[in-house]
Amino acid sequence: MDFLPIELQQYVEKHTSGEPEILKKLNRDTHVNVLKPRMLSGHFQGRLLAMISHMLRPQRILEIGTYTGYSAICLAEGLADGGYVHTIDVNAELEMMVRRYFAEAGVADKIKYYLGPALEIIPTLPYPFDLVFIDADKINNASYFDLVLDKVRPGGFIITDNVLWSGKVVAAGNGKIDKDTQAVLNFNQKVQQDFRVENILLPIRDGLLIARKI
Ligand SMILES: C[S@@+](CC[C@H](N)C(=O)[O-])C[C@H]1O[C@@H](n2cnc3c(N)ncnc32)[C@H](O)[C@@H]1O
Repeated sequence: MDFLPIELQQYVEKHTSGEPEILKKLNRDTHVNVLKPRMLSGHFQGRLLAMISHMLRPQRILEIGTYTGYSAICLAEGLADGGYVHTIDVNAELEMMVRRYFAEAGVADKIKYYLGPALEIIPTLPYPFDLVFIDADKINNASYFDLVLDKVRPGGFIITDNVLWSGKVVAAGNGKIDKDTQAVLNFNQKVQQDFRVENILLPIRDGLLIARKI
């Protein structure tokens, strides 16, 4: 679903820094060779994640949902010296591709990549986190949020992707609500009511919910 008219979207992208060559290659490779390429953050959202990372200069980032590694590479761009992105994915089939692209992008030594269910891996990771990017199975968004909030430093950020769920969050009243849509609705409501964070929902791509820990 496009949230902006196509001409405006094209104008926005024309006035956003270009996609680095290695990410163009990874984007193409994912679209040709990997199932569900729409899951990849892509040029515009990728530049936003890189920009946020540059603004924060984080020491420690947690990403839940590596997929082919696109957003992890973007997030690594703004790391402080000696900083790391810790990224988790349950899909071991993509491991070789992901590691190859981390190496080609020159960020292999800044990214720690874990394979397995995020709910099991997160409790084993070092913290505090300056920034967390939640972008995995939507049904677990609330569990991830609860699990990481205590591990985010005060003033740190949790960004959650796909919170507009292709517009289904507002179309949901028109019929039967599927379980993923219900999970996204519950999650958005939960964050909105959580006094431990300030939050803003950005209507970018499929929706990014940014929460700042107070
Ligand atoms: C939307 S994709 C991530 C896209 C990536 N962040 C990007 O922007 O390029 C979601 C990923 O979450 C992973 N995933 C799903 N359930 C998971 C779980 N329980 N633990 C860890 N990863 C999971 C999937 O295997 C998939 O690769």
